[in-house]
Amino acid sequence: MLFVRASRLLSDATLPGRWHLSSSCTSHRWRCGGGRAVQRALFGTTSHRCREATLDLEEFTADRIRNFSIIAHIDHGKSTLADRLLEMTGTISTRTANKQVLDKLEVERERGITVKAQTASMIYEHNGRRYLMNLIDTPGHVDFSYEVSRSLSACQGTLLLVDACQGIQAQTVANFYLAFSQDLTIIPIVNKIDLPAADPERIVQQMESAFELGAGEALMVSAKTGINTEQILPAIIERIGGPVADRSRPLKALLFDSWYDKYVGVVCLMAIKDGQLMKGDRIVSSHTENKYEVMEVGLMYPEQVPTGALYAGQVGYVVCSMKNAKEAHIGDTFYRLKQPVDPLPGFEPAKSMVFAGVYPVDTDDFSQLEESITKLTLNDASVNVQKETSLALGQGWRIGFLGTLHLDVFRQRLEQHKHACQVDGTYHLRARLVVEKDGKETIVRTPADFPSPDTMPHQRCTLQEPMVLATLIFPAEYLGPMLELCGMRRGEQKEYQYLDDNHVMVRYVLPMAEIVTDFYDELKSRSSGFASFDYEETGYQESDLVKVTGHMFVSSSSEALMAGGQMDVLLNGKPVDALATVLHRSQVQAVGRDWAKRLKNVIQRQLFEVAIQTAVGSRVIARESVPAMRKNVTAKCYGGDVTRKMKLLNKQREGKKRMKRLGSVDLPQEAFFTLMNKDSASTK
Ligand SMILES: Nc1nc2c(ncn2[C@@H]2O[C@H](COP(=O)(O)OP(=O)(O)OP(=O)(O)O)[C@@H](O)[C@H]2O)c(=O)[nH]1
Repeated sequence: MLFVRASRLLSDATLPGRWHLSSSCTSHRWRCGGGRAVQRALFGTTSHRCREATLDLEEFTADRIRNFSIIAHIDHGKSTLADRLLEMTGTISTRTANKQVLDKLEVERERGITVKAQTASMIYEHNGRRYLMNLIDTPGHVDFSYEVSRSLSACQGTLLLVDACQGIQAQTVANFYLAFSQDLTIIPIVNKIDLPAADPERIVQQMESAFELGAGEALMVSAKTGINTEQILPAIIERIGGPVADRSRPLKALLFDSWYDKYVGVVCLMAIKDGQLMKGDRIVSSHTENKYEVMEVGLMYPEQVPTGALYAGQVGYVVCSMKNAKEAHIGDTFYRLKQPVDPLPGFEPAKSMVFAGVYPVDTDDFSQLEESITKLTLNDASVNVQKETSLALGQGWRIGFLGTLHLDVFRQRLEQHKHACQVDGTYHLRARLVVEKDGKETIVRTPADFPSPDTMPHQRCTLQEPMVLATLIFPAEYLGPMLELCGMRRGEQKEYQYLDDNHVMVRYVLPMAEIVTDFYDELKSRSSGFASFDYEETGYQESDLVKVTGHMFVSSSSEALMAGGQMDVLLNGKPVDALATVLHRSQVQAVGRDWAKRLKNVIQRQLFEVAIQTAVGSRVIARESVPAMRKNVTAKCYGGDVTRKMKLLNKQREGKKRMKRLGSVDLPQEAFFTLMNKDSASTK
């Protein structure tokens, strides 16, 4: 118990990133000594300092190594199966109270999703030979498919896990294609066969029709109760081959993941393709040509255990003299000093698809918030940060994310740092502006980057938006509502297939802007929760995008216009540059009307009438008005003298006219955030 509590303490203390002492330390307490482990957990020293805990990996030649991953739809039991395999090989204890060893980030445990891929190694004996089994975990959510493909590149095979009740889901299909395109051996596994509603035969039939897998290939297991799980490791050894690797050749190591450890600096996960990597070696990055000294190498077992050396075919962590996480380029090849090799094909860097503004609520918090953002991004190279100054909101950052869940997770992690910050809900999708004349491309990250309508025709440029290939799987009775939804969201059908008698799979090309907001909620409500959905990016397509802006006028009457009555929406006296969005032309009317209504609700009544307009260029698309506050100026005027009353009313009228000319409407910052965050449906 003490141990679990201690490791929790540490997990809180070492955020962000991976914490090094999970409760699983109990498993190799025999190696480090229980007392020492508790001490480390309490006082924050990390496992790499546990020098006596070493393993010798020399005996594991390529034919005795298996690098594999588990891919599955969310909640199909990937983490439970990973824990079971670690338990079966004695890597973690069966008594370990806080399971899900691989889900190490606090948000992952809280939300039950995997964000960052993790790795854990096991040693397993089969037919009298010891094998080194490296399990490379993959995240479960669509936003992190970049992590999935990266992790798969270090594997030779994968376990494709499907829930025996739910059957194949969209994410199963998307992950299958990722694994298939990388030529991995796929072992189909039907999980949760212990549940009363399980129907494994139907699931096997689905797998056969969707993936053309052979009838006898699937294993039927229950990761939770352990039924048939003893068949899995032998199947991995027999069906998935060892890596192609040659120990006698010069070192060639692929960096496929990295994170920042506050004690040792950058920790890299590397797959050794050829040669061997020893403590004390001098290595060079092919990408930057920087030289490093290897301070420590080891195995994730399941946390860091030094081994002194890693050999061809193995996967392990490397601590070298790398101080800055930005130096660790995922997909980089490392070689030994003076023994250069041809670099392995790298990975495309992750592209931010959703941009959001982050501002401190209190400007005094700026530097603290900056520090936290820097810390969080050290462990998440896919986040893209740029400083930004908004006239209305002050200094802040424009941060690019892989998707909206990624944004949400980042926001939650910032909150765990106890920061009062505001993430403005007006996230914008990466649109692309291509100027035809010289083929130059500009990324439109905020509405401010959007070309003005006057310059567009002269420059002869096109606007493009990002597209996705979406996979939807649902019971056949929901076919109508599903096709209708995809049609409404500007989708183009690419594939249509029955998986079994009752389940349909459709694939659509859709604009990403249509799916990142409420598509998923709409899909779930139209299918009573039965539809599943996943997508992958498919590049850009030309699109009729326009910029919508919000304005306020003192009134729309000719009188006000004559008085030069146009005003911008002001936030604390400054124009609201952020009150604009980029949309497809077909949505402009609905969104413009919704915006005007919501603006009306947050603007306080003034002494003069305020007209709110949303416009595309100079064309007004919606209008609302906030009536003027009335003050009875004649209240104090008793008696029946009409001329006196008229005089007072005329004076008031004159005063209001002047105010219209000079007046400004202030919107408090909080109201602005409420306005923007209340409903993201219109802010794509
Ligand atoms: N009855 C039963 N429940 C299971 C089995 N395997 C997993 N579960 C349960 O299914 C739920 C989801 O399991 P996880 O292992 O967290 O699923 P996951 O695929 O790792 O989820 P993500 O990390 O979000 O992708 C948990 O409540 C598990 O206890 C099984 O074999 N039988």
